[in-house]
Amino acid sequence: MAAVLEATSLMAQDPGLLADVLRRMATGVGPATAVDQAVEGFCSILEMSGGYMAERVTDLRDVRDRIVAQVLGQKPPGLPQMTEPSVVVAADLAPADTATLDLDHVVAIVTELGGPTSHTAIIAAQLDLPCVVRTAGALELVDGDIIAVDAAHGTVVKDPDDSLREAILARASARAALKESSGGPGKTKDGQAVQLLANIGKVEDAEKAAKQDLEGVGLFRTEVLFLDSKTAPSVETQVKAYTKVFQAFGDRKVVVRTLDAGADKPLAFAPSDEEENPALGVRGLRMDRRYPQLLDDQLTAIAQAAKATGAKVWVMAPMVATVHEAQAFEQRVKSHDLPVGGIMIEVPAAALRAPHLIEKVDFFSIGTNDLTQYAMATDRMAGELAELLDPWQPAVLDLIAMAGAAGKAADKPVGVCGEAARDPLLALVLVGLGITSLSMAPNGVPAVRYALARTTTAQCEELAAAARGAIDAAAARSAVEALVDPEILLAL
Ligand SMILES: C=C(OP(=O)(O)O)C(=O)O
Ligand SMILES: [Mg+2]
Repeated sequence: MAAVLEATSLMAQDPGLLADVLRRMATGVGPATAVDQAVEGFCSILEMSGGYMAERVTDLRDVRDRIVAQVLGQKPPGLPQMTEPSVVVAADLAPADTATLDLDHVVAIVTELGGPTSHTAIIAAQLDLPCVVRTAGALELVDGDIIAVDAAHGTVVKDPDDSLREAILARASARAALKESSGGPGKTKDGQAVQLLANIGKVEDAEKAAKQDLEGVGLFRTEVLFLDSKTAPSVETQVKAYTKVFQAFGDRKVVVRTLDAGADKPLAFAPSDEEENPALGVRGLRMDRRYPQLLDDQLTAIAQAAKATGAKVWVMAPMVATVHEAQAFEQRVKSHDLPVGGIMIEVPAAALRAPHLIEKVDFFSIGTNDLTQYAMATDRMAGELAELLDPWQPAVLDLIAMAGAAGKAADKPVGVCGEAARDPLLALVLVGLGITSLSMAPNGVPAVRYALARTTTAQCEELAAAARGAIDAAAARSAVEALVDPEILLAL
């Protein structure tokens, strides 16, 4: 850590950079703009050099942000030290900031930007931290303000009165009671099994999730382990991390997703070019075109850890769009002696061609976060378009139905591992669309289990038909609310 910070501070003192800034200021450009322009000039040169040099661009931009903050008399970026229970309020948080939060003091997160499927929200759910994104006026809050953060309803209230405080505490204890009242494997009222699984990122998440009443891991986001790594993790480093995760889950299934780098999850060791539309660029499995060694090393490490622990390991690739990609990935998985290979369905093309793709792989796992962003042509970070970026959108449900039907016809499992799985009402719809497992932040499991236990498979199918028959996301949800067992609504 010290070495990284030292290298960063040397960048800030670079004489070439200083000379460039001074030259620009001499032409009348203001100091903050001069720093920004000079740093961007250096970044382009580094990016053209590629490899290690290109990886320094992120650090250099961090230096820029710090200098610009100083010049403008603003607070430097990054999270301040905390000494008492605090709510972190920010414009938005970088994944690395969220992943390194001081959990002894942070009790909730509020951001002005971002969306419900942005990584801030996902990692917060993973850490079991209440999080409300897209809060207008959040940045007007100041240190010392008392706020009530209600993540279930997405509200933030300054100076909550006694009745609101009591209502929040009462709901928290009602949910805790619900948690205690349900347990065991997920199943519908008529006994159809629906596996309830955890989404995990870091080893600590895995160890925490493994202690809970759930059936394994449906999504191990391996890139979260390496968000801070400047260089590609060695096979040895990876084996150590995977071994800990597999050991924690014993004989329960663990679905490992290969690195999903790029777009909203940049990794310094797998840089992409400056792309106009990174979400549509080289990300996920597409990185394999550029850095094939990364996937081979990762599969080697997963196979070694699986062998050492005897764990039930399934492997899947993110961002698959074509039959050819699915087939090539499956062959790579099998060539490493890993017995079960699958793909994520998060690109609409893959859902549309699901019957062809399922022939090549052992299972599907639907990533509703990306599937929604691509189906609705709405950036998952764009909170302003929240009503479009909603997995209840009937168009998204139609795509899920295609993947579910293809799995059913081929008698292969189809899970959902996007945030949609954590919404108890939507979970029922998903089961009605043929989904066989639901993977989510572990704290979501009890409510989903409770909803499933009160609904038959036939009812789930009826709910799915009603949702698909609606004209938009809000109507789909209302249609389901009108049909579902009212007890479920009380527990939400
Ligand atoms: C589960 C998904 O993957 P991620 O959120 O990590 O992109 C998804 O896209 O739904
Ligand atoms: Mg995704």
